[in-house]
Amino acid sequence: MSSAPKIHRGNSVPISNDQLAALIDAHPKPSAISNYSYGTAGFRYEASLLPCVFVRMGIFAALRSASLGGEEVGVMITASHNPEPDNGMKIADSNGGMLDAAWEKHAVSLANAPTPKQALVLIDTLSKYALGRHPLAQGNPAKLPKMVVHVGRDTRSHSPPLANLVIRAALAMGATVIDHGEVSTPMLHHFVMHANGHLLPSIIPQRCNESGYYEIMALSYAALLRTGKLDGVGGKRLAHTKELVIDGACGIGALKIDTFRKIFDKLNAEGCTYGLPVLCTMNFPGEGPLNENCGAEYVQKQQLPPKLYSPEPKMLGLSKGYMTSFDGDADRVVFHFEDTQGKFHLLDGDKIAVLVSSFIQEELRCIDPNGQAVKCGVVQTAYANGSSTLYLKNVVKTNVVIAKTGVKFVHAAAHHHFDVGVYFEANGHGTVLFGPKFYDFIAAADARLRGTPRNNRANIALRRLRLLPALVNQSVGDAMSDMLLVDAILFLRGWDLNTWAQLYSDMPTRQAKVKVADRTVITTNDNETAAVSPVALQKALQSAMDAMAVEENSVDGPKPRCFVRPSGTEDAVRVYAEANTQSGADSLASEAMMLIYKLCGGVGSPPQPFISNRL
Ligand SMILES: CC(=O)N[C@H]1[C@@H](OP(=O)(O)O)O[C@H](CO)[C@@H](O)[C@@H]1O
Ligand SMILES: [Mg+2]
Repeated sequence: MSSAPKIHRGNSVPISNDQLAALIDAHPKPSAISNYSYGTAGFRYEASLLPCVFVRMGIFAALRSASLGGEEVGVMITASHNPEPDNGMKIADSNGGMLDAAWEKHAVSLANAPTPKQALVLIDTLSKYALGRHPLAQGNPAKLPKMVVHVGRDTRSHSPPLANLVIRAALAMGATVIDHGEVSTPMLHHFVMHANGHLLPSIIPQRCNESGYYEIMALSYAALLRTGKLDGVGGKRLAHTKELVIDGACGIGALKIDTFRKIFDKLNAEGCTYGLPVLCTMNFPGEGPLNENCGAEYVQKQQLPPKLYSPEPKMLGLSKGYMTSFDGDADRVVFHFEDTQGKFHLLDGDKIAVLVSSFIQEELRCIDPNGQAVKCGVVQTAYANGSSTLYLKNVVKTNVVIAKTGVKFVHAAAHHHFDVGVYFEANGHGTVLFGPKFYDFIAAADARLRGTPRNNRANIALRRLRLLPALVNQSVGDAMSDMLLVDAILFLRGWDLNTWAQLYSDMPTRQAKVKVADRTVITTNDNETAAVSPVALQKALQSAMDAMAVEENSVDGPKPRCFVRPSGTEDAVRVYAEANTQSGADSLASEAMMLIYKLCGGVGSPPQPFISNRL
């Protein structure tokens, strides 16, 4: 089911400068790279360009752990939704979240040091800064501090050799390395968060390894389903929500979700009566190319069902049922289904944010009818569909904050603004963060409701809310955890995907990418809704939006919207357009693509405009 991690003990004496220089020199900076950047989600490049970064980041991760007094940190080797030839790394800080912003700058400086000698100077400064005393290198006779680095990797063929570079470098620094082998990104973050138990809220049982991860999630999910029998509202599985088909993007998620399938099959065989679904996993690694024509990125961006590479017998005839798609490192999930007319419906991160935030607010109100005790809210990005933002504000009546694209920004905003902060990027990447006031609220409710009938609504709500921090991965968005959460909410409400889809209609959208010589010529405002440079670009985009608003006569409803920004994970400029009609969104996107091509140094032949073929 899950294998134990391999624990490697590092050098017991400080490494000499010569040894350190030799380690770095063995993997010099490739000439194709002028500057490595730590994009939206870490370093991400074509795999052959990465060994230089990986050695240096092995050293860096050890230093980061030392700087935190030996708290454990993590390195995840993955390029997520990118194509198979790319790879990358994300560094997890000791709280399980993204690397601290100040240290991100140090990581970039170290990755870009032009020579081993300059890298050594940086390492020396960092280690003095980290420890407030002697540097770690230079054969310093002082005792080495505690350093622990967790390493995980996705299923790409070049991930094992790249992981070995990180491991060797961290060991050379004297760190202990806990090698988890193939795991999803959110699992690695979860292990790190749980390894530093003193940072974990007491409501969450501490489990530092893979079997503990499954145990916490499967048990809290099952316990949440069990509460469905009590409130007389939901707790029913409609025929086609009994089986859940998972498109694993031919990546790690398929392997890992299969463990839940085994756990649920066993419970079902033992006669469990509270509605566990049958999980049917498709698109395992090796069955098709990673992320290609399948997985969350493809499904969400193309708004099309995934290609199913798995052999027919595994499909159990369920391909038209209730279905989810993960991305290549299983930190994103979207849901989709075909209706009886064969029309494809996508339930993206925005729909998940609506479902989850309304559920949590409803449960909170069963205990606190005024909804005053805990501040709830949703963090979205500029990519959130305009209809979802309106629905959240007007129907769910929750607070909405728009943050920059990327988990490091949305996570920080959720943490900063709310006691219960739901964040989801439209692409399905997100989670729910519970803050100290939420835990105080649960403790106070517990004391107040003690002795009241077990099955009154407030008690049921309390039981449900108490399970959420363990079910919902508190470190980062997690496709498996989010899938179980959404499934449980649908079950408790007695909903199918269609009921959920009908909550509001998405505005038609179009997304595209344009290749330019240097995408950094485009800069944006704080929440990326407008380009700041080149100035002519935003002016022209604004005119296009205004013209579309007139054409669509959108007086009362949401206005057409279009923005562009350089991708932080791919060498391209992203275009987003939404309007009241598909042809409006297509025409805005086409115009934006052409403007980028002309004003920002487009390469290759001019982009082809979209021809609307869908209403
Ligand atoms: C439009 C879009 O989907 N952007 C994605 C993508 O970032 P870009 O900077 O847009 O390439 O990858 C990020 C990491 O997975 C994810 O956080 C983000 O939402
Ligand atoms: Mg991902």
